[in-house]
Amino acid sequence: MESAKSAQKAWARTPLWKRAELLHKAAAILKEHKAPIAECLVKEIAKPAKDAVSEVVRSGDLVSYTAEEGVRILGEGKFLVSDSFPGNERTKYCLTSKIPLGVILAIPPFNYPVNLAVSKIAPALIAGNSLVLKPPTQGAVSCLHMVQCFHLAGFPKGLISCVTGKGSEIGDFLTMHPGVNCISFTGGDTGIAISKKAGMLPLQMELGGKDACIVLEDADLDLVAANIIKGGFSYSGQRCTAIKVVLVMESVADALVEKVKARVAKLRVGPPEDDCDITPVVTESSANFIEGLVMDAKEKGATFCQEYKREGNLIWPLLLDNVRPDMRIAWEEPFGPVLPVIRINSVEEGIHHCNASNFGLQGCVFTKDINKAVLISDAMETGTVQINSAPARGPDHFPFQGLKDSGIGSQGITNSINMMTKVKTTVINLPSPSYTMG
Ligand SMILES: NC(=O)C1=CN([C@@H]2O[C@H](COP(=O)(O)OP(=O)(O)OC[C@H]3O[C@@H](n4cnc5c(N)ncnc54)[C@H](OP(=O)(O)O)[C@@H]3O)[C@@H](O)[C@H]2O)C=CC1
Ligand SMILES: O=C(O)[C@H](O)COP(=O)(O)O
Repeated sequence: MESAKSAQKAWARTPLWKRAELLHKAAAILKEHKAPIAECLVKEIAKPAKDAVSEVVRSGDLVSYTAEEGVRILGEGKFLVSDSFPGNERTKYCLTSKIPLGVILAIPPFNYPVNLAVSKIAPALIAGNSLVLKPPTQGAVSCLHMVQCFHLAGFPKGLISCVTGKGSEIGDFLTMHPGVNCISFTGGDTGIAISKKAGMLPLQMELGGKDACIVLEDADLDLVAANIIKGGFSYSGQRCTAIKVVLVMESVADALVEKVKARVAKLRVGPPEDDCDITPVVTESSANFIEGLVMDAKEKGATFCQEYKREGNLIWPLLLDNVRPDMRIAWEEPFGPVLPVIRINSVEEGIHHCNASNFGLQGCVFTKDINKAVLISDAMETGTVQINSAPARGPDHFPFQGLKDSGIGSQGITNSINMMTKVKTTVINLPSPSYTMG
């Protein structure tokens, strides 16, 4: 914490173009090291091999984009004159600029240990902050490799520290440390507890989701089925933006379920090294939790479209039809390859289910009627609604935010840079009014 504090003072005096130059260098090194870092992701968190490489490449691109965006938005300030406010002459010139917050504590989750770490590191650095990164325990080795790329790029010593350790053991020390000036956290309910303990700090919280997929009668069902597979089952459903409940109009439900079933049958289940679609979930306790949701749905009469199968942490993809609101899986996020389908008789019923959730991350709606889609988007209480595509955070420069228990603040490159700065004002007071004559 102390080295982060002193390194930040020097870093804030480093010209913006130079900070950007170093970030571009780090981005290039990160991409050069994509193979060993991706290998760590495969081994540590069972991310399918191709997705692991994409995560690293996407992260390099994110760092470069942040450098460019930072140069633009941090290079500009505001100039205000006093006579625009009633009762004032033009005697005051107000200059505003964006200044760093200080030490940023960055805590990413296991599912994108590299990408969700750099989405905090790069904006923090371009804005002149220093970083203490607490990587997820599963994903820590990948994070350390990634941080090494920043060190190889030549960032000053102490500016980026990676502190490994279990969140349950070192979390409180870090989040309640007086040297921290901002916390950027992505993860589960832990974020809610951190928000309560953190005190008067700027917080960026990206938490869980129960993203709903509303399917109307006129939707292109092949498109919907393809998106349900991608949105519900990629990385075995371990994405905050995964489709976590399908709300389909009864009249097209049979047809949609058949189409999704056919595609589920084609998913390859097995080790991440073989680039299988469905790989073991991250921990045994996670697998047990998922199983608990499945058993609850079974007891309460859900229709199993496939046989439930589990070997250790590997859970076969499962579509549960005829799920009802009294089942846990209707509301809780499995963070695994199990997807509930609720049949609805009106659009309002779908919107009601979506809005009754304590989460409000993303959602999606499938229809050919763009006017209806916009009305539904406006009615859904979520940070983002995707029309005719599955929920997704990317591209990484898009704003990304959750309502209700899904978060505080907004991410995305531009929003993160702004969030990791504060406004500083200098007012020049003139002895007598001065009007620019042109
Ligand atoms: N909205 C979003 O963008 C995203 C949300 N999520 C959500 O995250 C959850 C799954 O991810 P998961 O990694 O298990 O989430 P967790 O909340 O368990 O962990 C997230 C991070 O917090 C750390 N942590 C744990 N306890 C503490 C503590 N007391 N103080 C400080 N840090 C702590 C973890 O470290 P350690 O690993 O050592 O426990 C990890 O680095 C799901 O609910 C999912 O929806 C996930 C990704 C993105
Ligand atoms: O952590 C997550 O799950 C992400 O923020 C989702 O990112 P993605 O939509 O790009 O997979």
